[in-house]
Amino acid sequence: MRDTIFALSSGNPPAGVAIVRISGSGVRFGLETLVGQIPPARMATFCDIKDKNQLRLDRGLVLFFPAPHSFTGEDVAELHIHGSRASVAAVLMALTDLDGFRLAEPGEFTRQAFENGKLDLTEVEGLSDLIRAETESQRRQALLQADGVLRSLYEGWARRLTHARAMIEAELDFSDEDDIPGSVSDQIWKDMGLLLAEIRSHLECASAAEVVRDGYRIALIGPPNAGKSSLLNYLSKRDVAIVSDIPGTTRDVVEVRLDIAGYLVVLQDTAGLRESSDQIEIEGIRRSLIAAEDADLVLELHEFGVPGRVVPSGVNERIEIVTKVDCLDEPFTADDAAFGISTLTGAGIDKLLEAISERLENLAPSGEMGLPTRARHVDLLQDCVTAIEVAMKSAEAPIEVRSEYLRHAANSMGRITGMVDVEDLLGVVFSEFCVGK
Ligand SMILES: Nc1nc2c(ncn2[C@@H]2O[C@H](COP(=O)(O)OP(=O)(O)OP(=O)(O)O)[C@@H](O)[C@H]2O)c(=O)[nH]1
Ligand SMILES: [K+]
Ligand SMILES: [Mg+2]
Repeated sequence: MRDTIFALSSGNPPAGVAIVRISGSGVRFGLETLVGQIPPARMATFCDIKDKNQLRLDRGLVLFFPAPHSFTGEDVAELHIHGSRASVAAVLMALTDLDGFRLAEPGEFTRQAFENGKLDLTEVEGLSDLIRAETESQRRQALLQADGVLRSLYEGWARRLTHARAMIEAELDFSDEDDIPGSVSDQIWKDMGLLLAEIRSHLECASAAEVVRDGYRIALIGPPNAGKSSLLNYLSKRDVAIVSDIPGTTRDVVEVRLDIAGYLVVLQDTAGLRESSDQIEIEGIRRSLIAAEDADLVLELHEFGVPGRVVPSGVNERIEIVTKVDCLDEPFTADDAAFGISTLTGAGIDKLLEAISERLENLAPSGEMGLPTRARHVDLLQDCVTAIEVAMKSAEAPIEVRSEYLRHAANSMGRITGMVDVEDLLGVVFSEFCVGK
């Protein structure tokens, strides 16, 4: 018999309420022992919670979700207790004392749900992203995926591939008879052509989805004393990086995570670019250049009249910014550069943030579309595209061979949702979870 698992599923104590979740075939026994009854299904019931020696530990709401109508698909119970360290520890200890009960591994409840067919792998990943979501765009994207938007898209595509193979094989079986019209075959390859176009346009959105999930990288680049660290501190509203009037203050890349317009932005402050003979500064500058290359957007900062050293080619987008405009005798005008800012007075920073927000909002297609959010999805979709392309191009090949390519394509699709052969992937997918989920 499998172990019955339990864990604190709510956040770290102390808190107003803590939720201890239990899942597995021992749940009824556990409830009888700890609360002296099995509460009616899905009805919050106020109970005393006792250990197996009838010592009262706490009182709280108890919920029972009989299998299979539960998150994991097993019998599940939730104990809503007081959220103190001591209450939680006492209840967890009482559960440990029950035969066949043990603390859940990270992600183990979700793994039971996957194994019982409650969730597919993309929904599992969506749930993991939802639990970690820091910004509105991450929450929206993760919720769509947890709700099964990608699952139904990929399952629909897999069904079309399977249908095409079934038609091809039917044609094969009846190939000596005259009554199989050639148009069936035409129809199949026409649909495969449409499918290919759909998967390709879905893949085009992958980088937008990745930016939403992992953050939009902005690097602050420019000569020493341009005011890069001052801008980082201003935008993060914290004293993160050292600011001084000594050129060459920043050596390491300093990174902060910001929420701009509901998007996660990873903002990087870097060492000022200049010729140097100092080994540490040279290394810092090397890191600045790497940050510039890896960034989605580079902010090129320089004081008025000081040329901003040009960022190396290969950088996607850049915005030139004149800093310390409070020091100018004449008011800064748009003719001088697109943006003029002062971290002393705050001038121009709203306008800069607006420009960044606009770029972020243009990233992702609007609407309730599911996007491929992980390299795993992209790799398998690309395998699928290649297999369909080969099947379509091999018009001269025996029909069995073409059908085999389509089987390969359907297989790749099935690996995304976890319908086929994914034992090797499970460790990776579930390792993202915390205990209690
Ligand atoms: N008046 C004025 N001074 C500023 C402004 N921004 C930065 N400074 C000053 O300029 C000097 C350099 O600022 P930093 O933020 O350290 O410049 P940096 O680009 O990070 O310099 P390095 O790390 O050495 O490359 C400091 O003395 C800041 O106080 C501004 O908007 N107005
Ligand atoms: K400085
Ligand atoms: Mg600095």
